[in-house]
Amino acid sequence: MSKVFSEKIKIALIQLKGSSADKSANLIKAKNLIDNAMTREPSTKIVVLPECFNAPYSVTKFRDYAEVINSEKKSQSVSLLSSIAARYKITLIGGSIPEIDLQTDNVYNTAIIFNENGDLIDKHRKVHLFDVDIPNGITFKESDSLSPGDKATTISTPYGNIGIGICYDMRFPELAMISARKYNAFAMIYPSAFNTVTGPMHWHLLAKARAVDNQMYTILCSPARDMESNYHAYGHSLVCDPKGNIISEAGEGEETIFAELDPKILEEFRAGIPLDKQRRFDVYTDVSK
Ligand SMILES: NC(=O)CCC(=O)C(=O)O
Repeated sequence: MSKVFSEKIKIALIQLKGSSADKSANLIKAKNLIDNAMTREPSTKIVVLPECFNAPYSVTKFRDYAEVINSEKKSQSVSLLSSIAARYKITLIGGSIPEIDLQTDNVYNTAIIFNENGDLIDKHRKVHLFDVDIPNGITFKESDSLSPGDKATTISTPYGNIGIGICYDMRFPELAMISARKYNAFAMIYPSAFNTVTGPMHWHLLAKARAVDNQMYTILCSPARDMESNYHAYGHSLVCDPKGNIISEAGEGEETIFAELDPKILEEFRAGIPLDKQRRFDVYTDVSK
């Protein structure tokens, strides 16, 4: 079983308005906002960017912006985020970016994750594609241009394990359960981009549900709302503690929020309500197996 952190750790969520057509400008904006965050709170250990932070969130655009992601030959985005992570010695959950696999020609919505040396330690390809059709609400079909990932992702950090999902992935409790139960993750981080239709309905509810189900921190990082873009992100990036309390939340505009993750809360709550010892695998299947 992996260790869980022993001291409070500070996390920063960068809610940036970055979905312009100019990828370089989006990347520079992300860099400047991380620089600002690290100047304001230099003890920050984990920084999170939103879903599709370097490109417009649009099924007709993903392929145009897609980069090859690997640690040997660094793409524009990987290169920049790697240098930021190394400079500040942080774990950087570099939001998600469109990725192309040149062997299959498939395009993915992929989260890229760096350690404090700037190494690309893992990537998570969005497993559940956002295909919805809500009458008088929103129609969106990521599968028109994206392929789904095929694995659950849990990363190892100096503070313990963290599960990673992307946005719509949070509606499927299994990924969080696998990270929490199989890998003892203390947090689930979802770079996200809910919208003004589904955000008010389910954003807070889903954060609380994943946190309480698994007795872990749930962290959602959204882009800022931009009413001039085609997709109106909900905003409201937040950190939910294992008890289901929202301990930090942004508004709708461009904003960086901070929170402290406290190991005591995790331990006390898991000890007080010992779900871990009370599961009934004689009645249902253990998803962590
Ligand atoms: N980018 C997304 O996956 C959006 C998910 C969403 O809005 C939802 O309601 O789920």
